[in-house]
Amino acid sequence: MRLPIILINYKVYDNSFGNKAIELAKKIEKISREYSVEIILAVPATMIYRISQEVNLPIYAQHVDPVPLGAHTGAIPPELVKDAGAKGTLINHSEKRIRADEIDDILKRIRNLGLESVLCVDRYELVFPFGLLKPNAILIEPPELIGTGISVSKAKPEVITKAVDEIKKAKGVYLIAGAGISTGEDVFKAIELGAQGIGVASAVMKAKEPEKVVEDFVINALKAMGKF
Ligand SMILES: O=C[C@H](O)COP(=O)(O)O
Repeated sequence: MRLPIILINYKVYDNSFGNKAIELAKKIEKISREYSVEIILAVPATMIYRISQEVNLPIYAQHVDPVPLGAHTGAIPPELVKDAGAKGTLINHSEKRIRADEIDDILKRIRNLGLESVLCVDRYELVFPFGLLKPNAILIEPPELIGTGISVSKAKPEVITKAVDEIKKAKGVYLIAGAGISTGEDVFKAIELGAQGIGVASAVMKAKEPEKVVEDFVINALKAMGKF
């Protein structure tokens, strides 16, 4: 992973699949090249193969099922997303929780497959204990702000600063902040508060011109890190 971490979660909007999803990925790839910034796309499982064939960006799954290979109809365990072309996966997103006792095992399995992991938490108290499980990064998102357009950076800056204090104790795990991030200023603030990147969905996926939003976010992330 390279800093700043910009993670765009496609979720399942009407442009998250099919050709629209690929067109968007290509526009984002252009920005990634232009600014030499890594942009992670967490895409629906059905799109991992197609998008990873079309663009040179780290493609993540949005979730993997913590079940072993075998008789589990409909399940998508980590081996399958790797085979489809994923470089990593989100785990335990607020919209797709897994049980706390499954997290350690699934992270080990993801790591053994050579995949990256971004583990989501909803409060700073979980950052240190989950950080000890050594995901590549923790994404902290107060669930009540997700999709609201009211950013964690502005509405709950203390969530970021406390999470930053906690992640330092875990050592070697990045901290990303998300929920409601809508403007370049939100991105700048999140990084200024100590996050090493941002996670975003609706501000990009619902935008008329998503590439402009992504470019603005990238510029602000670079500025906040003193790289622009
Ligand atoms: O994974 C990303 C988040 O859930 C953020 O969603 P949002 O940007 O729509 O608030």
